[in-house]
Amino acid sequence: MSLAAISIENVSYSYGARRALNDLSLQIEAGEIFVFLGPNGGGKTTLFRLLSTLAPLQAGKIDLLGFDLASQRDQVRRRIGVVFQSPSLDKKLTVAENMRQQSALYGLSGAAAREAEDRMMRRLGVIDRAGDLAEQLSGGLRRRVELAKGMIHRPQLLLLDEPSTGLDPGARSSLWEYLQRIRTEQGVTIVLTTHLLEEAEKADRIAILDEGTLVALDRPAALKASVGGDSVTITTRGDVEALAGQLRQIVTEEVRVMESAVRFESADASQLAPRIMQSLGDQIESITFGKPTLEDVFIDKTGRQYWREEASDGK
Ligand SMILES: Nc1ncnc2c1ncn2[C@@H]1O[C@H](COP(=O)(O)OP(=O)(O)OP(=O)(O)O)[C@@H](O)[C@H]1O
Repeated sequence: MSLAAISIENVSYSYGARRALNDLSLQIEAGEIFVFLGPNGGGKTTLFRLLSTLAPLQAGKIDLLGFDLASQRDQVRRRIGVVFQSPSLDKKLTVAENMRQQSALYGLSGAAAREAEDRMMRRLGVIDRAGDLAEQLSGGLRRRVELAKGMIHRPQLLLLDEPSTGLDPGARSSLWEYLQRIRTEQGVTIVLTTHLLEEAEKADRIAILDEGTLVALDRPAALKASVGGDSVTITTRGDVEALAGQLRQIVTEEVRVMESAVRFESADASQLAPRIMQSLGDQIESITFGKPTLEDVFIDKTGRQYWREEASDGK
């Protein structure tokens, strides 16, 4: 058995004529917290459905924990925990009853069941709410109970689809604390999907998916370092294309027109600023310098803005 917790080789997936995943290959190491990041439609949910054995493989090969996903589905299912995007708690049951349902599903009963339920409720910090109805909990606490449920059979691999959806920033950061605790205390490999850039920052490694294609794969810091230099964003009340044209006369870097701004990356942005202001000051509404972010990485790899018209959550 290799060290990789997940090995994905040349995986493609289509819905009729629509290609959702395009020849994806990558490996996720045991013990990693790994994030699949991408804008809506990137292919994250499709990949999640494949990894969690909900959708059959159409092309390519996936090994999970050393088992072949296509031919050893039952072995895989016993060893993974899955937390879906849509809430999975029975709101009319207490936290403890929800846990009991889950342990029964995995064939646990008696003292062994109680021990497993208590252990996970304690680990996820919800033991003091065991007697409360699920509907009485905040969104963040419910998500933690879902995590506790997903871990009850001691999986080696935990898959989470957009776990932060609907959580406020405080609950998000506490969720991450618990994920890190589970990884450290139980050595679990954690794989999650998100469209939130600031959430992906917390991962050990990130795979960026855009329109079903892997456009980048590395540690967050390495991805940002790959952009090179500072990013400069200039907005104008006038014509953004005209501004870009004039800017290209001044800088040698590649100037990109985003929806309502002009952007480029430069190793010596601070030197360029006075020249830009001198030549184009009357057209500039704002000029922003920043260290590269994951958003810059996405723009760099795809030439497109990360947040498009439906952009909302987390921004
Ligand atoms: N059941 C389906 N039938 C047809 N096309 C689908 C179906 N599910 C997804 N798609 C298409 O496949 C592509 C990838 O979708 P997917 O849901 O995997 O992306 P995603 O990154 O999870 O996006 P989102 O965050 O919006 O769910 C999109 O173009 C989407 O429209």
